[in-house]
Amino acid sequence: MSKLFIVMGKSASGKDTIYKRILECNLGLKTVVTYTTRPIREGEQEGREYFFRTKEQLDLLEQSGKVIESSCYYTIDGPWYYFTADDGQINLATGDYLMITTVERYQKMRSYYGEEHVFPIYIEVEDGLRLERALQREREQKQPNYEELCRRFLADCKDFSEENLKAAMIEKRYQNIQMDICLKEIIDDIQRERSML
Ligand SMILES: Nc1ncnc2c1ncn2[C@@H]1O[C@H](COP(=O)(O)OP(=O)(O)OP(=O)(O)O)[C@@H](O)[C@H]1O
Repeated sequence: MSKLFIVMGKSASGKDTIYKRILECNLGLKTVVTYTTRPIREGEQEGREYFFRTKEQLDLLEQSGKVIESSCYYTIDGPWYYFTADDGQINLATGDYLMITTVERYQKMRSYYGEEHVFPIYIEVEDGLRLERALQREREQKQPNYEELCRRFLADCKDFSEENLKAAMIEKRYQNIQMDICLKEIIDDIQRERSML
């Protein structure tokens, strides 16, 4: 049975790093590029991290019924939309996929594709350590945006509340203290899930 493996976690929990490391394991998982209206960041590339679109382009896609799910974040720099489009990238008849998304969007994907096809990979890091990692990463940016870092850190408490995780039926947490240990646990679970009929 084909599956969508969905990586989730608070800001700076290590989602992106873990996602890349899973792909490096060459398990044959396909990737899905989602969309955003936020401005492109240093080092990002159109169609690699995201497809970067304007709000007007999102509206047009929505009008033509091409948006599977979307979410809006009210950032310091204005509203940023993140969405998945029905653009032919996901075909559960042809394989398994790896994606990164939020709990809210995970729930929408689960409703859209069916819970038996969607497997959560929820990454957790103790808040103090996570803030340290977030700050370190922000310092390395050309134009650090500490205000946005703080906004996201606080917003995470709400978005990833125990109540929301429970509602999304996310039970297992992968602790990202040491990357290699965390990664092994995830890979083992992906392989076990894929071996199930
Ligand atoms: N196990 C780890 N040990 C040390 N540093 C780590 C570990 N995992 C991730 N990091 C570092 O923490 C920072 C945040 O990781 P990453 O960018 O992957 O997080 P993210 O969850 O994708 O963040 P965001 O959602 O904010 O983009 C990065 O600088 C990364 O190198």
